[in-house]
Amino acid sequence: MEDDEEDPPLAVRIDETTHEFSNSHENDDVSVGVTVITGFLGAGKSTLVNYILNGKHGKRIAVILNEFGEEIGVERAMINEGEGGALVEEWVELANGCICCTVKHSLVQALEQLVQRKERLDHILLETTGLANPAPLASVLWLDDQLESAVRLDSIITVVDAKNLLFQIDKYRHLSSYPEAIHQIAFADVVILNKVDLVSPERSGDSLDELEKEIHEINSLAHVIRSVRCQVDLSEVLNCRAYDATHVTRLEGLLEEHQYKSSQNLHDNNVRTLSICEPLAVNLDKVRLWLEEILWDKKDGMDVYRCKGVLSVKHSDQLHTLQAVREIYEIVPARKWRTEEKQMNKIVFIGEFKNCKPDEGYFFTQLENRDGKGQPKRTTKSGYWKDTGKVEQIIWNNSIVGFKKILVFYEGKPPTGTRSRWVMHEFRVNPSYLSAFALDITTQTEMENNDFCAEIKNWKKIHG
Ligand SMILES: Nc1nc2c(ncn2[C@@H]2O[C@H](COP(=O)(O)OP(=O)(O)OP(=O)(O)O)[C@@H](O)[C@H]2O)c(=O)[nH]1
Repeated sequence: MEDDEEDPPLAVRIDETTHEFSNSHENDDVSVGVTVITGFLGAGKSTLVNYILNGKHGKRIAVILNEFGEEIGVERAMINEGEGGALVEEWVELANGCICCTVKHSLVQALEQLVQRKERLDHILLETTGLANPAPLASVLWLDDQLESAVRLDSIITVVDAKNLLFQIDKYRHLSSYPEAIHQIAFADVVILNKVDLVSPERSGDSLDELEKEIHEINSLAHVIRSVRCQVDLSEVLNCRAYDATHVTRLEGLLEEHQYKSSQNLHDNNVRTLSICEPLAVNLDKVRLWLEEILWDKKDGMDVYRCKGVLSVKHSDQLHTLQAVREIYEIVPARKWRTEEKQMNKIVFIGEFKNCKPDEGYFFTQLENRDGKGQPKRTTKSGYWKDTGKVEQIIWNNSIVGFKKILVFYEGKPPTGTRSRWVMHEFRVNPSYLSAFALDITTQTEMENNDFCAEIKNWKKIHG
């Protein structure tokens, strides 16, 4: 928190009869949802907490401020007492150490105690420090046996500062390790693109679109919400059920949207999203082996942070959902496939894929030959190729396998060259798709999916 004025107010009246949003699962679920709020220093995490506490939601919400660091052993918890009640401060005792590593179990116990002490606690917000990597929290809160009945991880919300995001992202390119700002986006279920009032008004449309694109390059599954002072629709940030394998509709919606948000740029060595979208049913045991090689053994330099998917499983009429955070994964039958539905496997991975870089180049210029923005330079001795700005998607088998651009040749030096009559169609493989194939080529004997493998081979003949 920046100063005391930013602290949540000590007395908040909540009108129990006012429900601006509702969730159909609330009645049949006794566990208390935990929303982890992350974001870089000063992005607006406390502003969001304040906004939620003051919202008309009729919920009793506990806030845990996680000032974790080596020297901190206690957590400050604030509980909004509900109708007519005050906001009560409590201390949640944690052993010394960083929550990411040594005090995980203390956190679990502290949360359980909190839930048991307070009857009818509806939700918990866990605000982390700006330097925290949410991965260990996600793993511990999601599938901890002790927690199963008491609390559940609802979602990870990352607040980013629209003014500084590009600077923070640009810094990490070409590095082999990433700042926490990148991890926070990679693990987010919802990204609040905050402080949009500070982006220059003349260019705000373009710039904000560009920022959203950058966020989706890292994590195309994240739902991005633009905001000023974190004033967002509360139904988009509370009760998201992002880790609930049985909450299929939301997951399917995300995967559907993802098809149209595939990463188009392939930066060196970065955190990004890869997807697989294939129609033929898979053998569940073999998918498990394949996943374990990727998630546990980090096969071929793949380091998966987060994974979501739906599977069409052989000899089963059930749509299966897949969720993974780091090495923990879960595949469950969620519901029956509907007769009118096309059965598909859709899996999205977010993480680092170091060895999945396609061998890609352009006419007259190597991919390494980039300009300041990471785009390939298309200059030649006598002039340069300039793209006309229109990018067409190349769709094959329901997936975006590539992109087509029209380039025009200009004689002379940019930007004052003279337009010639030469035109070139530039075809690029979608790196996300290519890498997905790279993942599957390694497992083609495992997947027992002959047509799919044949397609990979055909595809390789064309592009390999
Ligand atoms: N202009 C502008 N300022 C904002 C916005 N949101 C938050 N702020 C201000 O940004 C500053 C930081 O906000 P906080 O909510 O304290 O950020 P934080 O992420 O909790 O900060 P740390 O706890 O230090 O990491 C405060 O002065 C806020 O008033 C916004 O949308 N626009």
